[in-house]
Amino acid sequence: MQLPFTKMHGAGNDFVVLDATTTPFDLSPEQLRRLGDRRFGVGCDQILVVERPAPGDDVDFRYRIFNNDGDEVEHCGNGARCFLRYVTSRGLTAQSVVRVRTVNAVLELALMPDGRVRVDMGPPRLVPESLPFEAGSLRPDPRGLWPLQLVDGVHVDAALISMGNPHAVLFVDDVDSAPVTLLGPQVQADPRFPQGVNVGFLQIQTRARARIRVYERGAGETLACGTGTCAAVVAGIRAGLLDPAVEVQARGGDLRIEWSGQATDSVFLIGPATLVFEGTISL
Ligand SMILES: N[C@H](CCC[C@H](N)C(=O)O)C(=O)O
Repeated sequence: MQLPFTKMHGAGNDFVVLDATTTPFDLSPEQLRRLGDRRFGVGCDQILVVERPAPGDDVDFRYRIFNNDGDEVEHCGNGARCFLRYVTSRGLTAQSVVRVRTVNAVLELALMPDGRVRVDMGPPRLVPESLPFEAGSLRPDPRGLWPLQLVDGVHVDAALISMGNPHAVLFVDDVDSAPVTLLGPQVQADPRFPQGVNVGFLQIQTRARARIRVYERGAGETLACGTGTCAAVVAGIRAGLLDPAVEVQARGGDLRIEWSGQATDSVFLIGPATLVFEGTISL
């Protein structure tokens, strides 16, 4: 099969985008893993699929996300920005604001005058069951952090937040020296995350500036993670360490997160979305 695709990235988090608005999407997990393979395929962190909405569904598109391990997931914030850039640049919509349905949310995506994209990510989910996390008798400490005893006797204190997908957030003094590729898999190995977890490492510089690295579920460390950055800023605001608008430096670029601090209010993710190249792959 000859499959046309578009390669994109949002702050270095890279994607293969597939247009399934006219032909139904039917790739197997193995074909998705091939697409995502940086040696034997195109290579990306996630595959994004653009679909028309189901009949009668009051949204403009359906937005599906697959990690490069082939598993379908609930959300991808950097991908949402690229989704809007894609559908507007290819004439699939004439709107500058579109609403898209993911597996568990409706997101509103808006082109900004400066060329960035603003995503209404919906409100954070702040109860551990929403990740899911099986807390059992464990309770958070007074800071709202969960004391996790991991394999190999390693202990971490993490904020547990869902943005529709699961996140564990650790506060660190310096992201560059944080043991991301060691601790990330160790947190992910915790059986109390039955559907896995994305592991974020947040360095707070001022009340309005931070740095982040994320070891993602199903993709490993990426150069940026939109939902992970949202979850981390929510954790920082809830801890009283951040203001409602924060500029966050990820390894692949800069993101802006806005959240009032009210649990029912949406988190907003603002950042770039870049088209890199078009291609065709034989699958
Ligand atoms: N690895 C994530 C999906 C991609 C999220 C990330 N790339 C973003 O920009 O939000 C998960 O399994 O939940």
